[in-house]
Amino acid sequence: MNNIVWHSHHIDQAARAAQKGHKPALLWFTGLSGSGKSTLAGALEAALVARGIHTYLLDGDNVRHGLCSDLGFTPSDRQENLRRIGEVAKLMVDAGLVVLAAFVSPYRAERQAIRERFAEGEFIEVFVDVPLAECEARDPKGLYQKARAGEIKHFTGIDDPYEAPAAAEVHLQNHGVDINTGVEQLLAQLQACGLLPQ
Ligand SMILES: Nc1ncnc2c1ncn2[C@@H]1O[C@H](COP(=O)(O)OS(=O)(=O)O)[C@@H](OP(=O)(O)O)[C@H]1O
Ligand SMILES: Nc1ncnc2c1ncn2[C@@H]1O[C@H](COP(=O)(O)OP(=O)(O)O)[C@@H](O)[C@H]1O
Repeated sequence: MNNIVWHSHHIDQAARAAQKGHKPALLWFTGLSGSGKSTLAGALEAALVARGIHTYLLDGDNVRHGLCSDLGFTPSDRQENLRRIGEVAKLMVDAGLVVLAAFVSPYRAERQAIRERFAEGEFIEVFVDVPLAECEARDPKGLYQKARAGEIKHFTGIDDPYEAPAAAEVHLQNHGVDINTGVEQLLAQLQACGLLPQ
């Protein structure tokens, strides 16, 4: 980038985190449509807010109504979608927040690219692992049915791949269990990595 020089300001991420009284982080929920990313992220956010943590929840469906409303679901559109979200999340983490991001984010390379934008320990990948058949049975928005009928192209799990994380910080089996089980597992992980007091 020519003729553009980074300007370091006096108030930095550490100062903002000190003001908030906790570490910032990005909790990245990835999984098939219908796996429960939004439900889990929303329930965890409520639990964090109740503990005095400053949060923001970025959700796939919502972001695609505004910031990314020009993008579809081809591989290059998904790549751009996730690049933008990664940059927004980076600003929010810089602001001192615990950011929860719930996106299908099906490709390993894009998730890795976002991870690399963050300091060690700041990016926590949460794999919401639910078999495709179960997601398809839930189908709360009727999208799997449309994808099977050929009315939606590039649908993750049907005619577009989902590359499961190999080493996510948190691996949640979100089927056959109450949503609170996942929230408890996440809170325990956040305690273990020093984001929440023991
Ligand atoms: N082709 C295709 N593939 C997957 N998902 C689709 C598609 N078309 C629409 N939808 C709906 O859009 C939501 C996924 O958007 P994301 O921004 O999370 O996708 S991605 O990370 O860029 O892959 C996803 O939301 P969730 O069900 O909440 O995951 C779907 O409701
Ligand atoms: N542990 C669970 N067991 C059964 N159903 C669940 C569970 N978690 C979420 N759901 C349901 O699955 C559906 C999809 O959840 P949602 O959070 O919208 O998923 P995603 O954001 O991954 O698309 C919703 O109807 C939700 O109530």
